[in-house]
Amino acid sequence: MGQLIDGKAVAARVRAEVKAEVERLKAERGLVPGLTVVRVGEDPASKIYVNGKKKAAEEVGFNSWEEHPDASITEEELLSVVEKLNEDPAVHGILVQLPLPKHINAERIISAVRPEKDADGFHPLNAGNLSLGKPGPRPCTPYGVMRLLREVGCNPEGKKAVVVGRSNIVGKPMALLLLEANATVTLCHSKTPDLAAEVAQADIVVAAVGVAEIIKGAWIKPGAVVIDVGMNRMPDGKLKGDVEFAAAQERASFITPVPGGVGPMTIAMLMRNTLDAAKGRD
Ligand SMILES: NC(=O)C1=CN([C@@H]2O[C@H](COP(=O)(O)OP(=O)(O)OC[C@H]3O[C@@H](n4cnc5c(N)ncnc54)[C@H](OP(=O)(O)O)[C@@H]3O)[C@@H](O)[C@H]2O)C=CC1
Ligand SMILES: Nc1nc(=O)c2c([nH]1)NC[C@@H]1CN(c3ccc(C(=O)N[C@@H](CCC(=O)O)C(=O)O)cc3)C=[N+]21
Repeated sequence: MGQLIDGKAVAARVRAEVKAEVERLKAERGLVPGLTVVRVGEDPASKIYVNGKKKAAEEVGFNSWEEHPDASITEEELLSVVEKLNEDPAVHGILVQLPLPKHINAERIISAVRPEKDADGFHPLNAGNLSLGKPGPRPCTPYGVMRLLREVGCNPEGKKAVVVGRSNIVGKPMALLLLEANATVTLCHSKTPDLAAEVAQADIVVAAVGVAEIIKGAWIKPGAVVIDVGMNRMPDGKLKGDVEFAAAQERASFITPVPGGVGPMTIAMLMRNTLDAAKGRD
């Protein structure tokens, strides 16, 4: 039976590392990293995430702010909010919470964030740097997954990794990070004809689809490492992942739970990206 990967515990360790560096930065350079989250309108899921981020930012010793405009804000007005944060020297990291209301072009807003302050790693320049293997902020969720793999002693080099889901914020950057770590990567999506056959080949499976239990336990290759990014809210209010957990655990060597797996890592890596932005990258 596969061992649980305790994302909560690893995330706490990442935050402790960030906190120690923040203290050093304060002592040596009188610098306190600052993070602003922009949350447009009311979205219950976003609120949970933003609150988690605020708590983490406080814990590591950042200055943390929230901009919370009404859902009726225009695109131009939101652009000027971003512009103001771009110009604010106390703000080292900016995160514009997605999804944005439909009348706002999210791509335009993401592109307006100064790349050096892009705490999410979503700016086209940073996405380009990732694909070129150049340094820069990495999208927090896949970045957190890489850290989890390292924590359980799973080196992707030479392994076959299957990523299910190709979004710009999770699946695609996940595939690139695994490739950078020398895995042989297959990226699956809704047009993949035989998902079961692909998953069955994988030493590392990362599920980022958004469909509860779409990845069946019986597909998992014995001994595989299974990472479940999916967060699906059930009618009873409980969260479920994209993996059929109990059956997959029977076959996996390591597996992440939902909740308590990847989610807390996303927030921890956001702290890491903001700290690195404050330190200044070269
Ligand atoms: N834990 C965390 O920190 C985070 C969790 N999430 C969760 O991860 C999940 C994915 O999020 P996100 O990437 O934003 O989602 P998107 O909806 O943007 O992307 C979903 C992807 O899954 C693919 N897909 C959909 N149906 C199938 C199918 N039947 N078979 C194979 N592939 C399929 C889509 O394919 P196609 O491209 O062809 O449409 C798409 O590439 C969600 O549950 C989300 O809540 C997201 C961010 C952070
Ligand atoms: N610009 C932007 N950046 C993001 O990184 C971003 C975003 N927008 N929009 C939404 C998604 C989703 N996301 C989550 C992160 C952590 C948890 C998390 O901490 N989850 C807990 C459970 C929380 C609960 O119980 O509901 C866990 O998995 O243990 C959830 C969701 C970040 N996202």
